[in-house]
Amino acid sequence: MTSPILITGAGQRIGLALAEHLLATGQDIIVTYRTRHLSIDDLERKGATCLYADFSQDDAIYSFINELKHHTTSLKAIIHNASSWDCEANNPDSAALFDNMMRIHAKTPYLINLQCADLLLAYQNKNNTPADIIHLTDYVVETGSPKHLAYAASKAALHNLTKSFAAKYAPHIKVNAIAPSLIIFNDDDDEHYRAKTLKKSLMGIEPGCGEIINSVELLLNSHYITGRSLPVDGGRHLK
Ligand SMILES: NC(=O)C1=CN([C@@H]2O[C@H](COP(=O)(O)OP(=O)(O)OC[C@H]3O[C@@H](n4cnc5c(N)ncnc54)[C@H](OP(=O)(O)O)[C@@H]3O)[C@@H](O)[C@H]2O)C=CC1
Ligand SMILES: Nc1nc2c(c(=O)[nH]1)N=C([C@H](O)[C@@H](O)CO)CN2
Repeated sequence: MTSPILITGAGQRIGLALAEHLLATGQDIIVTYRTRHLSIDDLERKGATCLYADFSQDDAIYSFINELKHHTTSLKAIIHNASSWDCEANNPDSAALFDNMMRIHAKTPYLINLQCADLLLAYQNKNNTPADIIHLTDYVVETGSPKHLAYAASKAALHNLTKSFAAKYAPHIKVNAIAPSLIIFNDDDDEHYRAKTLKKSLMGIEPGCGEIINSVELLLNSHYITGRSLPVDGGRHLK
């Protein structure tokens, strides 16, 4: 196996699209899943290494890291995609929501980046080219969100970690973020919400996962971009 790319939360939607794209290019991948969607069986058939990981407890994060190191001695890249778009309206226990948002969006990438730097450096040393860390953040890092306060704050923490890890790991590892606005709706998004959301950007479309795939490829193919956040938001900042 050449040095794989790790994608967290790849059982569905953007993470799954990234996994399928990278496999199709011949890239070895390791993915994490929490729910065993049928997609995981398909990824395994296509040669992916699929590891169960529920990052809702600190111990589980460390257990995953330990399990990962039994499967590879190097990593070309880590893509932190796993995420929970949870909100205050659905969580009367605000303290638990805040902790959960911070754990999945900031603590999990923080611990994996610290504990797996050796795997990324092994790739760089073997190939004489920098490895990559890519954080999936969110447009709301810049604006906040009155309906997803803890979610937005945790993504802002991940945005800040992008800059810290870029400075800590250069020049052997590049660290960047992708900050999307609407990429794909959820199945339970109603017509009113969809129409309202489409109006929030200049482009006014649901672009689909290909926009994130293109952004990941741009960052993986760069030897110079680091410590930056790639906005993928249809011009929402100008509405
Ligand atoms: N979709 C969009 O339009 C936008 C997406 N983004 C960001 O892009 C990334 C991908 O988005 P999207 O594909 O919609 O993400 P999803 O909401 O589909 O979540 C991705 C995966 O994260 C997993 N996950 C959630 N909580 C945990 C946990 N505690 N431990 C382990 N895995 C967990 C889920 O597992 P399970 O399958 O078990 O639920 C899911 O498969 C995310 O970081 C998101 O915040 C940002 C802006 C817009
Ligand atoms: N983990 C997730 N994060 C986000 C999602 C999602 O489905 N899962 N969706 C959004 C919205 O598309 C938002 O960008 C536009 O309303 C944000 N984050």
